Amino acid sequence: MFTPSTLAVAYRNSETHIRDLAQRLQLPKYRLTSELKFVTDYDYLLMHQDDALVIAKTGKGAPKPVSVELASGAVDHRRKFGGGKGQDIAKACGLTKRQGLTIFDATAGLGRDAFVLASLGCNVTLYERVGFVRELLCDGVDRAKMVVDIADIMERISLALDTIFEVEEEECVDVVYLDPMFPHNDKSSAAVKKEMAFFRDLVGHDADADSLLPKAMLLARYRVVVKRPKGAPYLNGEEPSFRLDGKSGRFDIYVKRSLDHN
Ligand SMILES: C[S@@+](CC[C@H](N)C(=O)[O-])C[C@H]1O[C@@H](n2cnc3c(N)ncnc32)[C@H](O)[C@@H]1O
Repeated sequence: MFTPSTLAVAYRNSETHIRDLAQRLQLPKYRLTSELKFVTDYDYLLMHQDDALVIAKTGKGAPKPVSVELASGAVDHRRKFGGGKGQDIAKACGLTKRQGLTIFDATAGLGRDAFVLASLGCNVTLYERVGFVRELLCDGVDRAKMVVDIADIMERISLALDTIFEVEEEECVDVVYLDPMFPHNDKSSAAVKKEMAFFRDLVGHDADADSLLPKAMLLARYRVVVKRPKGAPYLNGEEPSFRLDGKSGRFDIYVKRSLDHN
């Protein structure tokens, strides 16, 4: 679970918005200019770098800071060359069967999966419960909205303030997508990218992930899609209607109703 004692907010004197962020998230704060010496009391800092909100690990040999980048890097590369609706995530959500699906991404994280789905024509609402991750997401979404190239995609993305547990059954959507954190074994942890280590350190694993499935089943009109690492047990111990197995992970699909129905 999230351990705020290892995270602080760093800001320069003029960066009042970051200072406000510290207050909002109830995190300790430091002015980088005069109090740099205290920075290493914390494992991670939330700070501004090149106009982006980033999370940075402190100390020697720390990996590159992480931010939400939807208009460049790996996410952009995947949009252009990732295989479109041929990707397993698209097949799992049923994008080959129906256009313009509405989707709740109930475990949004850094928004990469949500962006793939929106770039393939879905209208996606993002839910993220950890405050600092939601702030990174909000910052990344705001910056991506300024990029003309992907303006149409960004119009299909919205960020909620709560979690799906606050959503009423009447507000259902076509598909609910779940990708909770799973405790990796040593073998698979080698594959976890260095820069994503903060997720493991700070967010931990989502021990209550099982409870997402029954709620998602109430909110989905057609299906619930669960992304799982290879070898992980079924969420909530429930066998899916079918699964799509990939190299490093799989999608479990819980069908409620055929996508051919209205
Ligand atoms: C593995 S990450 C998701 C990565 C994401 N699919 C992506 O493409 O970037 C899981 C995220 O789900 C969030 N999460 C877990 N349970 C949640 C819940 N009940 N409500 C909202 N967010 C949740 C965690 O805080 C974490 O950020």
